[in-house]
Amino acid sequence: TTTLGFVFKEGILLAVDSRASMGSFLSSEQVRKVIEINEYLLGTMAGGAADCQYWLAYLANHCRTYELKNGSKLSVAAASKFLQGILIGYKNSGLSMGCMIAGTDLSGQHLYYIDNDGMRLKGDIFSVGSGSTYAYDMILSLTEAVELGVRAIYHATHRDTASGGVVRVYHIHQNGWTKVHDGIDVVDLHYKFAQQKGLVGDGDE
Ligand SMILES: C#CCCCC(=O)N[C@@H](Cc1ccccc1)C(=O)N[C@@H](CC(C)C)B(O)O
Repeated sequence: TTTLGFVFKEGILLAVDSRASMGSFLSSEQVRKVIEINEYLLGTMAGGAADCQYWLAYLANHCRTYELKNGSKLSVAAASKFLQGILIGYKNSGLSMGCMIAGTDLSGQHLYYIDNDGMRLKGDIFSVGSGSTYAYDMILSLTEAVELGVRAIYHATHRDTASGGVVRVYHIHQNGWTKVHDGIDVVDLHYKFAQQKGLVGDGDE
């Protein structure tokens, strides 16, 4: 299984595969690994098919019951906390589950990771399942990652009066770390990006 979830400008994206396997036997290519808990909550499945299916259905039931009793919806945090509580209760009993709970509530969009160890993390990007390392590879190449880092810091320095000067970039990898940029002047970046955006004129934009 490969499941991926990440926060981006317009909200949260979930992407998953559909294979179920048992050793080398492929038991299904049609699995729905994104569970539609309700119209504002989604869950992803990795690990034991039955474990994930059963407990995410149980979570969906809990969410609906809560809504009917209280006339309001569970937050993403609360729904993921409920699932974590179940998995902690069954810790070391053999459940195999690596799930994401993602959705929107009164405080916005949120993404959580929960697993059978009882771990629960809030985050901006998770990839879960046997194929997750390959998914992470695809997220950004080094060049794209550096470019994103530089642009993000430049953007902040352009808006935040307390940020400025030069951009320094480091890449952490298997052999330690490498200094990618020791100081790109944000003013130079401004004109570079302005030119790329086709903003002509005296550059005072
Ligand atoms: C259909 C069917 C049989 C499914 C058996 C079954 O749970 N396979 C598991 C792998 C596994 C896990 C724990 C024990 C044994 C076998 C599987 O395919 N998991 C995928 C996700 C689920 C939701 C489909 B993925 O994580 O690879």
